Amino acid sequence: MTALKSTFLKLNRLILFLALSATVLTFINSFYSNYEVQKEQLILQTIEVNRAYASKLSDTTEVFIKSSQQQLSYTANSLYNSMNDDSRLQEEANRLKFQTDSFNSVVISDAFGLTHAASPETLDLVGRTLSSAGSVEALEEKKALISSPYLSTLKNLIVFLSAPIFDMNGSYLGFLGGSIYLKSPNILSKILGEHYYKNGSYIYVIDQDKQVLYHPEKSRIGSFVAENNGIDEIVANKEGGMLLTNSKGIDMLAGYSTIPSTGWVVITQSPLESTLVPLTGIMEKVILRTLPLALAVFLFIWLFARAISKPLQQLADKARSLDSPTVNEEIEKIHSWYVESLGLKRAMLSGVKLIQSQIGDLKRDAETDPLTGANNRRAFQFRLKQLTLLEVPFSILALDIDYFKRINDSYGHSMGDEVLKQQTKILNRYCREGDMVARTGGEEFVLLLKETSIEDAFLVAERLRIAISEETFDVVGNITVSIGVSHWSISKVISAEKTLSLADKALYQAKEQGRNRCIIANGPI
Ligand SMILES: Nc1nc2c(ncn2[C@@H]2O[C@H](COP(=O)(O)OP(=O)(O)OP(=O)(O)O)[C@@H](O)[C@H]2O)c(=O)[nH]1
Repeated sequence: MTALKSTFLKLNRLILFLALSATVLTFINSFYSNYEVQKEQLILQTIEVNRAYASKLSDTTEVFIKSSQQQLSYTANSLYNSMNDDSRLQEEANRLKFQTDSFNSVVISDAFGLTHAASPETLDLVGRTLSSAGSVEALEEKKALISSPYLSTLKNLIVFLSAPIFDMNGSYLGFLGGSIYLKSPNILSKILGEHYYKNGSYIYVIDQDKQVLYHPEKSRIGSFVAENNGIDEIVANKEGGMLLTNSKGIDMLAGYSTIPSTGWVVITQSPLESTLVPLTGIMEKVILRTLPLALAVFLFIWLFARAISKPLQQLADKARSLDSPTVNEEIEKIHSWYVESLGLKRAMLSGVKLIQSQIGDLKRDAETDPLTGANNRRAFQFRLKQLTLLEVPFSILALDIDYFKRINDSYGHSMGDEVLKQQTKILNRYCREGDMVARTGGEEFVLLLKETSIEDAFLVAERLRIAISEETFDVVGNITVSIGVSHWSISKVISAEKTLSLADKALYQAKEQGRNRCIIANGPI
């Protein structure tokens, strides 16, 4: 019983554990999926925003470069007949420098690289032959150029835009050049610096050699980008976005776009960490919205699981009291609402019926004489004990067929059996409710008469003796019986066993006195 109870408790806990773990797992799973989806959305969104930003800035820079080149070309075309007029050249250089704000400095050199005009004039380049990379390239190529970054004659890191000057016959006269000083405030920093925004995001520009042309950290300008796992892909593609780790080892969400005329790449990037900051708030909202549903689901699973276990528990309880006479009805009452428990209930009911009928058969077999169907000695003694314990008075008729041996001898043993059976039927006719007929020996029977006085018992014995003597038995004909009568009540000091032996004694006397008679036992009856 204890073992079953503890098993049931374990089952109950198991159900609770199952309900709880199913809910928690579902909750975690949904939270995790939600987190991952939101994170991916935020990342993709940020990369796209950065890409669009980089594209916009690259367009703006492209427009600026194109217009700067046009200004240089236009002015260069107007200088074909002024190459000997240094003051005119100086005027044009100043105009370009100060009107347009496109360049940090402007120079006009002849076909030999000798500088005729330079603005601002403080540069002190007039009269000097330029030998910087941009000047040399302009003299050699004799066409409109945008140089790679290089160190100028005055040791500035510059990008040099130039336009050739030709005379009417197409002879090369020199070039007009504008420099952008990468490390000083310049038009690039004006365009890009305006868009520098907070939360760790920043913009920078590199050329195809991965040299930094613009960066919010001035010290980085002119350096080459290394240890940046995405930079090769960025340089190779024209436009796009990606997650990369920058040179400081920080994960960045980058959008990039290439400026068509220069091949420079504008990169806008935001730290992954700051991008994901809003995720905490989002996930808090997700938890708050999901939690009530998760609790409801938990409650539902728990109650449902309890409802599943209830009929099992009740059936198990009944299985422990199968000997109860009302167990069948109790099992019938159990609400087995699903197929498996119904099957179990039906199996238990048929099992109980089978056990009960087998118990009934065994009980009958244990208490019945198989030949006559009368009770046997064991049942009779049990009944005696019952009545004495309950203090119910009774009388005993001990009955024996006279000369039964002769019947057997004359008609055979089986005919003797038939006589015993027929006689049992007669005895049963004298039984009332609570009385008992029992076969206590070969041809010895007893009749127990409940709440019957010795006088009444004697009258019954006489009537019985006469009835048997008047009965015609098959083949055998008439027989007689001798009967000894005794009585027990609580007022007597004798036991039930003694009462039986007194009846036997009286029977013996009846035999001795010639048989076919009834005798009341002597003694304290
Ligand atoms: N047919 C049959 N005979 C039985 C059975 N049990 C006992 N007997 C016989 O009953 C007979 C009893 O004989 P006895 O005890 O000598 O007594 P009796 O012949 O009846 O003579 P009295 O009792 O003295 O009148 C025996 O022959 C037993 O074999 C039984 O179950 N069936």
